[in-house]
Amino acid sequence: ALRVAEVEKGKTPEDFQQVYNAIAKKIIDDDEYDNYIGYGPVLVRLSWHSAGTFDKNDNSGGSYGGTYRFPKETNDPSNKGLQNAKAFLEPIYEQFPWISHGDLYTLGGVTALQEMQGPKVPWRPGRVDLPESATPENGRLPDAENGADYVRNFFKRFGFTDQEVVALIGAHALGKTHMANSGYEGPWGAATNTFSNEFFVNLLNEQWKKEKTEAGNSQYNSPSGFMMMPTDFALKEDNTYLKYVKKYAENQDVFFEDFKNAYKKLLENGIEFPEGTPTIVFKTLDEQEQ
Ligand code: HEM
Ligand SMILES: O=C1CCNc2c1cnc1ccccc21
Repeated sequence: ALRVAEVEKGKTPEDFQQVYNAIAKKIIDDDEYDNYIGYGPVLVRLSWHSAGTFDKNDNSGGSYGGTYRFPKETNDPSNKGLQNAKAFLEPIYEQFPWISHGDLYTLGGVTALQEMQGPKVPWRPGRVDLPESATPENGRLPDAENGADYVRNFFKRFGFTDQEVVALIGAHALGKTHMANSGYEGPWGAATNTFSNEFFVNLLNEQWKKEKTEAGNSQYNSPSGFMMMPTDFALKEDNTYLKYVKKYAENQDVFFEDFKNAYKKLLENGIEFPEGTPTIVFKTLDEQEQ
């Protein structure tokens, strides 16, 4: 079904900047989360998972209807750990009850990314809450125990190119894996709450050893404490993906530009934004007086 954006009644870009600021300030206040990594990475992951159910073949799923708020989707095993991001956003929703859940989940990711020194991602409002009946079935999100062919095929459902896929997975510069959530663990050490091209630099420069986790998954570990999941590692095993991995490891500006475009496409996939829908480039807290 077609998803047409309808901006929340009477709301202006300034209203959405106020939501951005509330989320950004809460990220600063709740800095102890996940051993002081903070909520930034898990908010980015929530925005991706809210959009990652999209299927271009029937235009189902995706960020528009905000169906992550319903138990069936919240409890999808692929979404384990995202309850923390959901709980983080609940008081924001109470403060701004006029916002749709689809707009809230995507805005949470854009705010987190920009406050972690990532690129400015132009964002458009107007996602409209759909009823529980519109919640997609579980199992639409990717499984990390796979190689390059799986990754390429998986992202066909979104209409993404190889370049867009590599750029998007570069979000794994942020945060970490947690054994209780996904059966992977690490990386250890340095808090990864600043957006950069380090995922690609690590992938190319570290020495990797394939090991089994206690959950029976495979992961690649490096002596300096980094890790890669099989779908991460696949990006250097596939010649086409490897071309982009090298490009992004060599030039962070090019990575930021490509990530911004691919992330915007992910968050807006399947939505028709009518003429006159505002495109908002949010100011970071640093860029505002406060
Ligand atoms: C092949 C595609 C992908 C797979 C299989 C995958 C899988 C995973 C898994 C298993 C985790 C660990 C979750 C946990 O244990 O807490 C994770 C974390 C994460 N993913 Fe992905 N992911 C993929 C693509 C993406 C994309 C496209 C984005 C965003 C644009 C993204 C953003 C993140 C972030 C920010 C984290 C860290 C979360 C945290 O620190 O709590 N991932 N991913
Ligand atoms: O190399 C890194 C940097 C820190 N975070 C991650 C890396 C590699 N793979 C990941 C996979 C999921 C979440 C975080 C990471």
